[in-house]
Amino acid sequence: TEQKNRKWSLADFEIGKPLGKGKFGHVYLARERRSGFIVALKIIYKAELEAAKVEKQLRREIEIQSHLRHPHILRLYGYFYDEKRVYLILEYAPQGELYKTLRRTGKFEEATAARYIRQMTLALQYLHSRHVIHRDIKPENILLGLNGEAKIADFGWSVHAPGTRRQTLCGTLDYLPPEMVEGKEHAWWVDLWSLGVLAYEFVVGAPPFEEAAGYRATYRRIAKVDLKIPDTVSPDAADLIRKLLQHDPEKRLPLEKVLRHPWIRLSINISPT
Ligand SMILES: Clc1cnc2c(Nc3ccc(N4CCOCC4)cc3)nc(-c3cccnc3)cn12
Repeated sequence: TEQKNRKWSLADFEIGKPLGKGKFGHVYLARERRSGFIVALKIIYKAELEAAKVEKQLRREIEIQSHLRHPHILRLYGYFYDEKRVYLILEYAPQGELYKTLRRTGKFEEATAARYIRQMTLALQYLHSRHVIHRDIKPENILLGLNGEAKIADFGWSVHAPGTRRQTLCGTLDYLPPEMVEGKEHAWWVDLWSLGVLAYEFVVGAPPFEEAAGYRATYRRIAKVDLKIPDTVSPDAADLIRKLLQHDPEKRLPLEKVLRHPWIRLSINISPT
């Protein structure tokens, strides 16, 4: 039942096992006492938010994600807070983090990878139709639903288009497109670039511009689009990756064309494992 406007509190929930530790807090399995509805409760310490100066980002994340309804986007049902913590009431993703599956198997079979890319493309189409840019599409931000379907989570970096980044970039550069590492104005096409990086990482097992040498070396490889696709990757997959990892944003394959690409069409026939 849509109780979206009601005032939630911790007393409404029975806290279950910890699901994992996110950037700013822990996620627990929880059951809403009245309905028995299972959710994931993300508990974030305000002190940590203030220290990292990301309160505004969290407010935006809540504002954006709470209004989104899509099978490949993790639902945010509501939130509440007490003097020390903020609590996000999120959809429970029963098969956990896609990132862990990827690291365990090394890389995905191409049909599996294509199915996930198709699901992420559908989610991005929905976001862009709502003028939302995610800006942080990577395996760590994808969770797996009941039938192993991919769901974008963590809207911490999403903005209403067009955006310019005010927060300094932290964490991996690997997924950022040239215009973002160059701090230029960017729009929805940054997600097209990240979709290409995601496709590459799914079929190869590592991101395309990763540099052991570190930050500056990665930056240079991104800016030059220094892309080497191993010949273990099928021609169809390589073709889609090349069409997304274009330095010039206008040359990146639009989402509509991604859905019609031969590599993606391949994935429609294969039923989910
Ligand atoms: Cl938000 C949100 C909604 N659902 C989840 C979830 N679900 C989930 C399901 C199942 C398993 N297990 C499946 C059997 O093997 C053991 C793990 C883990 C997490 N995990 C996280 C999370 C966050 C950070 C680190 N690690 C996991 C956040 N979530």
